[in-house]
Amino acid sequence: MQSRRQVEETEGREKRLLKIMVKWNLSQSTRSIYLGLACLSLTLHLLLACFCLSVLQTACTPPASSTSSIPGTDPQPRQSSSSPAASSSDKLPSGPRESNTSDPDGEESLRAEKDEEKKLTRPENLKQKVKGRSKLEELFTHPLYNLPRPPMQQDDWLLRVKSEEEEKGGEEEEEDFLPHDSEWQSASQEEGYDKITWTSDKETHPPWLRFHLGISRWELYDRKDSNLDQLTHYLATQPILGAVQKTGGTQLKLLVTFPNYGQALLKPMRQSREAETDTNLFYFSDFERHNAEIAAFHLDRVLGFNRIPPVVGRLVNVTSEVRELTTDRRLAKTFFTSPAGNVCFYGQCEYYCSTENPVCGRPHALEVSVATMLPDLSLAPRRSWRSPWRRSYSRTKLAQWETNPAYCDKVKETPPYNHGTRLVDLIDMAVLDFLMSNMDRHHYETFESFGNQTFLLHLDNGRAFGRHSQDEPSILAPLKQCCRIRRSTLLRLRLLSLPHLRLSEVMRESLAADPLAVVAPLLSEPHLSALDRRLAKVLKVVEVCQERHREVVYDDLEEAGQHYDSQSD
Ligand SMILES: Nc1ncnc2c1ncn2[C@@H]1O[C@H](COP(=O)(O)OP(=O)(O)OP(=O)(O)O)[C@@H](O)[C@H]1O
Ligand SMILES: [Mn+2]
Repeated sequence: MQSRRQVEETEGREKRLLKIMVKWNLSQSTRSIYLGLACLSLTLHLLLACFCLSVLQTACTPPASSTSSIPGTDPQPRQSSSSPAASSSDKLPSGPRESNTSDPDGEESLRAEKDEEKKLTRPENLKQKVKGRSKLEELFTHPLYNLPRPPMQQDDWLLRVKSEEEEKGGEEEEEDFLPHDSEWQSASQEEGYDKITWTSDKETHPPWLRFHLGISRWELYDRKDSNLDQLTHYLATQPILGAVQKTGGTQLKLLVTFPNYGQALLKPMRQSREAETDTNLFYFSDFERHNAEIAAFHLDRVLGFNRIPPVVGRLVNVTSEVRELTTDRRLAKTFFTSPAGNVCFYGQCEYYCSTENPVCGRPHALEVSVATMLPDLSLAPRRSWRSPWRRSYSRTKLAQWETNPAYCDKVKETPPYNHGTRLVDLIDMAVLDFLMSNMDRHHYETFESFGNQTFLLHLDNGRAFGRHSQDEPSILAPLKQCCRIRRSTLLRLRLLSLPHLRLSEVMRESLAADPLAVVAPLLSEPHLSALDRRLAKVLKVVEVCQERHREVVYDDLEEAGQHYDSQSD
């Protein structure tokens, strides 16, 4: 304001000066001197006016930060407040340019920003960040996640490559042998597919094949195997060459094929991550969630089970990666463009395969979960087991276990639950399901060649993580009714309940590695905190069991030659 008045005053003075000069009608010589002086004064005043105006303008420029606070005008993608990037910029001085009237070049504010940056990158702060990032690593380096396995025998591997001698020896064909090298050379090359050049050398195998060859009697994969990272990267990035509907089950899912003949199971996103399952829906009518499949894989790994085939998130183009290349006519004819201009399809299946429940791209991009396929059933047959704690899948009937508190006594006497680890395996699965609130575990599968001495596959987790505001105690029925738990499981659960590790935190960190985490966190915060709440409930159930019964803990660690303090009993 002050500067504007100055400019006005200057202009006025100039006009007055000119008027006076004309009135006086001075002689020629003195007139030219006065004229010269007037010009000089005019120039000086104009210069002064320009300077004042420029200062005034700078002082009125709004600080850059305030433009980004206008919704919809922020040129940068918004970061969640918990992300390190957002929190570090939050800490930068918020209005450095406000002091610009006394710091016209902004030097002071620049210096302040640099100081702040230095503060943020001080070794102790960096350490904190690294420490925050490494909770998962810290967990996985714990001895409970590195238990020794008994030495592997030949029949502890699901598959193996036949050696040349074995082939020459003319032994009888066994189902669990993969054909010898020569049979892996493809005679003709299908369009788009790679030429196969695999040999018995592991290095030549694609990640999906290495995964198949790594399946053992005790676990689906070795967490420490570097192939795991390669496999998830492979699933997330390989071009899709084929896409058909996968049969089996009740909801829409696709089987896709990659150039080197790897295959994966795709489940589409059908609802937002925030949507909670309608409380009036029965569990068997609930939508499947792609993020539940992804999060279940991470949870199973964090619990140290390694019984879920690796799953990764991905954005697919429903037009170029499904519609245009599918050979499945039943699928192709369900494609349409929605009134909003998005490309949608619904496929053919028992549940939600109708125009009213389409799966839609935006307009082409669709979030999906991509799960590694297990070896073909002709190579590695699986057995499907009905869970003793299966729900009735009827709106009116209750299952036996729901009405008979002594139900487990009967189960414990029935093969295969009367022998070996099958019962504690089932209880491990109940713990996993309770943590992620999965009520849909009607069956489970095992690899036939391992007989009853093997782990349980935790397939189909699409109905998990439906509700975070409620827990479902009935999922824990096997633990509550049998009062039995593996010692290694119990100790790992206790480890994950420690304040400096915390299940929710390691899960947040683990899920942040998924490619879809850049779109939105795979599990919302309420779902993450539900994990901690439910974990405390599991531990409470064990505590109550231990007050009432002896032999609650099944000591698998002693078998493995591990000796822990008796704090677990
Ligand atoms: N990663 C996998 N590799 C090979 N086969 C799989 C894999 N995941 C699932 N399957 C097989 O496909 C079948 C159907 O998959 P899934 O159970 O996920 O479908 P669904 O529609 O959710 O089934 P439901 O309606 O019974 O819950 C499973 O029973 C299983 O045998
Ligand atoms: Mn399912």
